[in-house]
Parts: sequence; C-alpha cells; structure tokens
Amino acid sequence: MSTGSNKGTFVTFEGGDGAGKSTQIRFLARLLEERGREVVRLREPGGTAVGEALRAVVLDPAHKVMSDRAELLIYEAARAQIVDEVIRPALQRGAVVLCDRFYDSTVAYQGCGRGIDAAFIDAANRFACDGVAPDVTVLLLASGAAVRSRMDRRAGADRLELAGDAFHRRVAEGFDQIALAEPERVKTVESRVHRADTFRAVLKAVSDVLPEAAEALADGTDLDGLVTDEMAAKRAERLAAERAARKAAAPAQGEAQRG
Ligand SMILES: Nc1ncnc2c1ncn2[C@@H]1O[C@H](COP(=O)(O)OP(=O)(O)O)[C@@H](O)[C@H]1O
Ligand SMILES: Cc1cn([C@H]2C[C@H](O)[C@@H](COP(=O)(O)OP(=O)(O)O)O2)c(=O)[nH]c1=O
Repeated sequence: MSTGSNKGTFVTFEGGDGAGKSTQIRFLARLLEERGREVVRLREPGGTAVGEALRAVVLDPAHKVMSDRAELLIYEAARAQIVDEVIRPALQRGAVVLCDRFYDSTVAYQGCGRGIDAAFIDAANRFACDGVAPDVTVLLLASGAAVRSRMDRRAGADRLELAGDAFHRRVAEGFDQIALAEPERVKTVESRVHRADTFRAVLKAVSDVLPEAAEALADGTDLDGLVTDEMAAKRAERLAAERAARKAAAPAQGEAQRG
C-alpha cells in the first residue's frame, strides 16, 4: 500500500470541471458499500471545516485579485488539513477513500495552468501530503463540447471555471502529461455518453487495487440498475435540498415584507 502501514485503499479522481468525477464517485461508493466496505467520500478543496472555509475563499469569483502564490498555498493548506484529519485515519481503519481531486489538480491547475515552477509544486504537494499518496488515480477525459453542455446546466461558475479557455487548455495538457509520466498509477477513462459505460471503464481502472470492482465486472452485477438507482437518489437529494433552501428563504422574505 502506498502509505506504509495502511490497510485501506486511496483512490483519487481527476480531470477538468464537469468531466463526471463526482458522478462516478457516487456509483463506485454505492457498489463498494453494497459489498460491505467502509467508504469515505471527499472533495478537494474541502472535506473538513477548515477545508470548506478555504474552498469558499479560493473559489469565490469576488476575489478577483488573488495572487497565484496565495491560490497555491490555500489549496495546499486545505490538503494538509484533510490528510491529517480525515484521509490518514480512514486509511489506517481500512476504509476506501474516494477523493474528488488531489495533488494532480495542483500540478495541472497551479503548475501548468498558472505557470508556477513544477519543482516547487512538487515540494509543496509532498509537504501537504506528508507521505499519503493515491493507490490509483482515475483521470476522466470528456470532450470540450460534452463538458460545455453539462456545465451550461450548472448554476454559477466559480473563480477557476472563469479562468478562460487558454488556461483550461493548459490544464488539460497538464493532465495528459501526468498520465504519460505515471501510467502505473494514473488510469485514463473516457467519459462516455452513457454513464454506465463510463462506470464499467472506471471499475476496470481500479480493479487492481479494489477486488470488489473486479468481482462486480466478472459476476454479472446489474451495473445499469445501480447507475439508474443512484441517479434517482441524486435527483431526490437535489430536490430535497432545493425544498430546504426555499423553506429557509421563506421566513426571511416574510421578515423583509414586514420590515
Ligand atoms: N457520462 C455522462 N453523460 C452525460 N452527463 C453526465 C455524464 N456524467 C456526468 N454527467 C453530468 O454532467 C454534470 C457534471 O458531472 P459531475 O460528476 O458533477 O462532474 P465533475 O465532478 O467532474 O465536475 C452533472 O450534471 C452530471 O449529471
Ligand atoms: C484540488 C485543486 C482544485 N483546483 C480547482 C479545480 C476546480 O476548478 C476547483 C474545484 O472545484 P470543484 O467544484 O470541486 O471541481 P469540479 O468543478 O470539477 O467539480 O478547484 C485547483 O486549481 N487546484 C487544486 O489543487
């Protein structure tokens, strides 16, 4: 295992915004939980109180004058926190940790995108990770047109999403370079039209480190059914969150009308 005495498995998902990382993490988490594994689902930056606070700062489009060095250090600060507070303890317990982005995003976005020196990025990543490293990384690739139509359906672009086409082209090249440099760890998966097809490719990519994934591909598990159920669960969660937000806003509107 990549982190010495760990019993767990650490899987990271990388790729551009809207590539389908969080969707595929949902599917894999469900499959592993159905097979009795403890799964810890995380996103970077975030996943801890400190990390979520830092996420709000670094992604806020109102912060138009943030320096590239400040941006890098915020991502690394969030990473150091999530490694110490959540990832290392979870791996020591034997859990599967599924993380939406990790240090490869810093290489691609702050290194290739912003142009910060690669050796410094590498040292900063090592300092923040303190010996914790993914067992396998799934790099999801989606065509520009597919991502644009997916992102159009999303509300409110964040500060990084607003960074421009040339920046995002450099980020995509950065991910390609990472995949070329580390083919053992980084498995490239095309994000297909049908989510279940992408999921099968993800299972294949992680099957060396997660025996449950290899079993599911071999034993005729109904993967289309799992994807359909999980998409319905996601829709239900979104509707519940929207209802809760409307309910929270309603008394405030009442106050405003009274005042
Ligand atoms: N294979 C796919 N085909 C079509 N839409 C997809 C596919 N995978 C994900 N999506 C949709 O695209 C959007 C972005 O996916 P998401 O998983 O949030 O991406 P990411 O986490 O990489 O930003 C979501 O609305 C999701 O439902
Ligand atoms: C972890 C990490 C993320 N990022 C960027 C990539 C994303 O644009 C943003 C995280 O936003 P997020 O919404 O989690 O990504 P996505 O849109 O793919 O779901 O932060 C970096 O620039 N460097 C990093 O080290």
